[in-house]
Amino acid sequence: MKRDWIATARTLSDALPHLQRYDGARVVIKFGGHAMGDDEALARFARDIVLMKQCNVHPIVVHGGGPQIEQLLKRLAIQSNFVDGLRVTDEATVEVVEMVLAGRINKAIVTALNRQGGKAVGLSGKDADLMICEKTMKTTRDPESNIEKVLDLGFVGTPVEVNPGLLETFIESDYIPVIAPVGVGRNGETFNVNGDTAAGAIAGALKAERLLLLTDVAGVKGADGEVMTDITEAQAESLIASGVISGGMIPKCRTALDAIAAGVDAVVILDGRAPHACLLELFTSHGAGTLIRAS
Ligand SMILES: Nc1ncnc2c1ncn2[C@@H]1O[C@H](COP(=O)(O)OP(=O)(O)O)[C@@H](O)[C@H]1O
Ligand SMILES: CC(=O)N[C@@H](CCC(=O)OP(=O)(O)O)C(=O)O
Repeated sequence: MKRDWIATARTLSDALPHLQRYDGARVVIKFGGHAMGDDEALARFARDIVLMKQCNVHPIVVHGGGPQIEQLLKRLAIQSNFVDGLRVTDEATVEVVEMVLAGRINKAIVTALNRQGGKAVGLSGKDADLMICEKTMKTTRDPESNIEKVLDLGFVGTPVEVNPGLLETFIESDYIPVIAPVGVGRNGETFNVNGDTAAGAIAGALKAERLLLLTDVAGVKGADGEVMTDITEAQAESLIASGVISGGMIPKCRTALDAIAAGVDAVVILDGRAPHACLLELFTSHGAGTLIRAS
């Protein structure tokens, strides 16, 4: 523990200009299910988030929990399928999703933050109508007949209105909001929202200075397999078009581009399992991961 602090202090000795730059800034942090790791990794993440708040940088945590939802669905013998990275969510599944995300995971993160001296408050998109959603519509074109079909993903939601008033209250106080990506429909339905999408929508509504998407790779890799430190919107589009960015990295980059269009200064995709990933990104000159900014 002592060694850990000495290393952090050395890093932080270079941090003053960065601390000044982010003084009072809003930083939305998406903590993915794969990035969460074990209890020790969660405690390390929590320590860094609390330190950030103590430095007057305002963290807003939006979490995922895909692997943890998967575990409980398996135990309950409920089958689950994905379309374009989104979980097809029937009535039984959405009940489990809300239980896992707004229950177990949300409270585990809140508890970890509070054990490190923070004042964390757990919310979902239902609280104070934070994230109002509509059913996500996906279409696919049959290659033979060229007819467009609508795919029914069930209770998968797209945020259409974010009401950040409650978050503003927390941001201006000592509280750290921790948000589960569960949205509410205009008729009170429960919607399952992809964690990256939820984080992007919230960051956009808050006009956050930074959106940090924590995942299980060091950043966005280019055609040569090396992590790129910096890409523009145009480069991200071209890497998606050429297939270099694929799978789960596509919705992450799309979220980044949408968030920038909504007014977020820049988005960083980085490895949430790496020690002090968030602090290194914000408070050092070399940063961490891949920074995506407007072209
Ligand atoms: N160009 C790329 N650079 C980095 N990762 C990529 C790239 N293309 C595809 N990926 C994949 O995207 C994954 C991250 O997406 P995902 O598994 O959905 O993350 P999370 O569960 O953290 O939301 C990486 O583990 C990697 O396998
Ligand atoms: C619609 C949809 O797919 N929702 C996600 C919500 C959790 C999530 O996004 O978790 P990660 O960030 O850990 O992947 C799901 O059901 O898995």
